[in-house]
Amino acid sequence: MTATVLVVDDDAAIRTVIARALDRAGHDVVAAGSLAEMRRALDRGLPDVLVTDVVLPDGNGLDAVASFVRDHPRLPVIVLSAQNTLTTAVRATEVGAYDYLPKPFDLDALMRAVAGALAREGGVPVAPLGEEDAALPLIGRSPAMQDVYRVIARVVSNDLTVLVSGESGTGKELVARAIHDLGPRRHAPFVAINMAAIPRELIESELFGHERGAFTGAQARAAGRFEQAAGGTLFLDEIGDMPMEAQTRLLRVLQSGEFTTVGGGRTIRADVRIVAATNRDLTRAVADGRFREDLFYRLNVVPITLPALRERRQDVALLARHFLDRAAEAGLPRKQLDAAAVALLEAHDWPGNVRELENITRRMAVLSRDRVIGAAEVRATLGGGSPDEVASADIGIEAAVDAFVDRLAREAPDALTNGTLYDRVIAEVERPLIRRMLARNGNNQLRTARALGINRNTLRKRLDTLGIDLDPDDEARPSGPGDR
Ligand SMILES: Nc1ncnc2c1ncn2[C@@H]1O[C@H](COP(=O)(O)OP(=O)(O)OP(=O)(O)O)[C@@H](O)[C@H]1O
Repeated sequence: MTATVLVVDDDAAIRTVIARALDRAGHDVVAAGSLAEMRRALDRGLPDVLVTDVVLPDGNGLDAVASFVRDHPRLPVIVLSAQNTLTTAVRATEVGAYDYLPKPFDLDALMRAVAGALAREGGVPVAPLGEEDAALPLIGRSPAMQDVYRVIARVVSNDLTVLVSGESGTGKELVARAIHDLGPRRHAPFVAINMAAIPRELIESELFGHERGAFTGAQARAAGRFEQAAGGTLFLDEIGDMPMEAQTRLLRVLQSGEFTTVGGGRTIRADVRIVAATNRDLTRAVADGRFREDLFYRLNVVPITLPALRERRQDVALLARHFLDRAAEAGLPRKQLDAAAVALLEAHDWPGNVRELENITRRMAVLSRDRVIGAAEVRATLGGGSPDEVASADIGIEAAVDAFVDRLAREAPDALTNGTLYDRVIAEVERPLIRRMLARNGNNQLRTARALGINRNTLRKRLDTLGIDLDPDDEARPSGPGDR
């Protein structure tokens, strides 16, 4: 079908490239280089599709799109933008754009978007404009992150259940928070619960709450996370670690939309948006019978897979600078990275992903004596181990434990009185430590145990108790003479 497409971009080369491709596809093209030209073109006649850039010489294309979509809700708009941030993706969706393509864009993708826009039926519902430009929670402009932003933008204004997967430290919780903060539930609580950090026998009462006397030690009724998150978002972290019985119960709640408190029979409507996260391959857990298939499908309505940092090395410099800025805002001396330092950071494999980069950067902000951090400092910090560095790591752990206890006090005040605190804090520290050392030692248990200074059986027991799964393929891999 021949259509008229209005293309708005101040870059003449881009206009020409798009016009040629549209022409080849048999469409008529009207081109405009500014908002004023766009308005004049619209006055002459409405196109079938509008393709527009965001930053134009005489104003913001998105604002123009917002009023255009209000007046012509059935006309599809495709937004192109070089400001490849989550905010732009979300705002493009909010103003009612049919699609959003980050620049540099793939011409085929644009042609597919135009074809899709022409083929669709009915108009796009126009969502209200956000009252303020949200802060940028997620840093990264790589294509892999752009894909993530596009999915986030599509889910912020509805209640679909989202399953975020990705290695530890890739930003799964940050994605969950962004979905909450950018959507209509943002004025209600965001409540997180980490399945791996809670003793198995307490998970159901933590989730659904309990009545007085429901079990030994339950001296008063307590609201569970579902109740605390009412009207808001419930983030179920490390969902793969959820025990089977709790999985069955959660599934029932998701199906019926209500839950019952432990030991009480009080039934409460579950008014929460669920975002779950996992750093394991849940399909494998399903195949192994460790995770309910029906629950998996209930949670995996919208999957978001976060790339490992090593799969988006082009974001490393951006992230490192962001963390240095944050350190400076927190009162540490302002530091910069020289080119060799950036190159080394980009070449590193980042088994701990963005969290590791954040810690390394903060450590360098504290330790480096010069204003400009060079390759030698990066090498020393990545290698780790000098007494200075160990001392600074101690400060980090102290702050982390403080933050963890503060969070518990806010989110699960019971935990400070019900005798579980010691186990929770130790698990919180032990789990990342063991995971980190396993990753460093190629999942070899003997080497990991040696590195940790514990015996192998103790390590096995801890893996079991903490619910840390070893990839069986990795375990089977021979890892050097004398290691096994
Ligand atoms: N894209 C990003 N931009 C800025 N900061 C990020 C990004 N991704 C992660 N971070 C930071 O890295 C740290 C780890 O992120 P987060 O806790 O969300 O990871 P996670 O995937 O949930 O980890 P885990 O699986 O271990 O719980 C946080 O301090 C977070 O702010």
